[in-house]
Amino acid sequence: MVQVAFARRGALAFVPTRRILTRPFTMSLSTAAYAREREVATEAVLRASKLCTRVFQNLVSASTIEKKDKSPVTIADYGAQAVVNSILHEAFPNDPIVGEEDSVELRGNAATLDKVVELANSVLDKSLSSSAVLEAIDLGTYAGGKKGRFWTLDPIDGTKGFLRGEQFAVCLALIVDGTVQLGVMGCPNLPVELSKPNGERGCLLTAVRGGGAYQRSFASSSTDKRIHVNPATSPSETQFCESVEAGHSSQSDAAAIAAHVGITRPSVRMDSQCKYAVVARGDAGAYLRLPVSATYEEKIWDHAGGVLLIREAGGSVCDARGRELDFSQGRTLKANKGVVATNGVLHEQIMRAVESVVGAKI
Ligand SMILES: Nc1ncnc2c1ncn2[C@@H]1O[C@H](COP(=O)(O)O)[C@@H](OP(=O)(O)O)[C@H]1O
Ligand SMILES: [Mg+2]
Ligand SMILES: [Mg+2]
Ligand SMILES: [Mg+2]
Repeated sequence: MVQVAFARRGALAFVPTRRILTRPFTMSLSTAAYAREREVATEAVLRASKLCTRVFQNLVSASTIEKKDKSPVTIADYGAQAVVNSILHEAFPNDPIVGEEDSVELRGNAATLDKVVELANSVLDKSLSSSAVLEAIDLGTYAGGKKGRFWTLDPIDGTKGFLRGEQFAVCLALIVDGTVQLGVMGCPNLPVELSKPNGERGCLLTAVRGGGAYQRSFASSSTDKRIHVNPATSPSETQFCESVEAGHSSQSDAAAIAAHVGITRPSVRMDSQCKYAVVARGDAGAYLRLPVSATYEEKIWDHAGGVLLIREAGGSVCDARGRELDFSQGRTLKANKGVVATNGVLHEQIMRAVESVVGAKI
């Protein structure tokens, strides 16, 4: 910190006033503030991403079991949660974790548990016992809330996309006193450039509050590149992205909103928080998540990292009523309905259309 502050003071003496407010100064300060967290989270997300890819290649058809809420959960969801929680717990033993999965169903299924243990150990530098894996998974039962610091983890966001061999993401974020400070997302199937679907795949996206948003490819020699939202000033220059699953977001309302603002290109349909990534790096102008059910509460692990990515890439995010997303309400975003994430420039225009299409029903 001393070095950063000194470098900043030194730089200030030589730059014209207009440049004092440019981003690199804030970037180095904030990045330094969460440097260790970022390093550990990156390591955890990359190891969990490797585990997921391994599962898909070898085991996916044989190993899906059904949770009580009927959503598919695979050995990869459990394995990834065990790996990330175990790495986080070793580095930050006092930090609680809000994770999507728990071990309840796994405890009654010895054959599946054996596979999860073997998988977790295949990407860790240590060998966890079955009970240590169950304990690691259950480190994710924290309730969240307004005060203090905690992590939130979605070991596989977009499990349905994962099972289809499409997009999914390992999503980890750090929340301090209700504010998202760090987001790290591993997207093993996401093309590094969306315009080159047959090119290199596997992206790591990182954002630190006040420090910008970055992407690098999974290739070990890759370095972080700063990403920015699309500069489009007219909706017709861009397109929306939305969930593949019509049960997770209203595709008919999104089509009506697109027509309202004059978007003619079809929406990009993609599973998981990869949607936040493609808006943050400028591939789409906005991500719409429009409530289908009156009672569904969005989960904090489905949004925390993605929201920070959008803001740090220069975009704007709110819920479908125009409210700030509130990550201090516990495990869900119970004070919010839906999500609208845009490139910022188009935010007001898109929100006016959202209000006119869904305002009366949410
Ligand atoms: N009725 C509903 N409305 C909105 N989101 C829902 C939903 N039912 C499940 N989800 C969430 O949608 C997430 C996937 O989002 P998307 O459709 O954008 O890929 C799921 O995450 P998991 O796949 O981690 O369970 C799950 O938390
Ligand atoms: Mg799930
Ligand atoms: Mg999810
Ligand atoms: Mg999940």
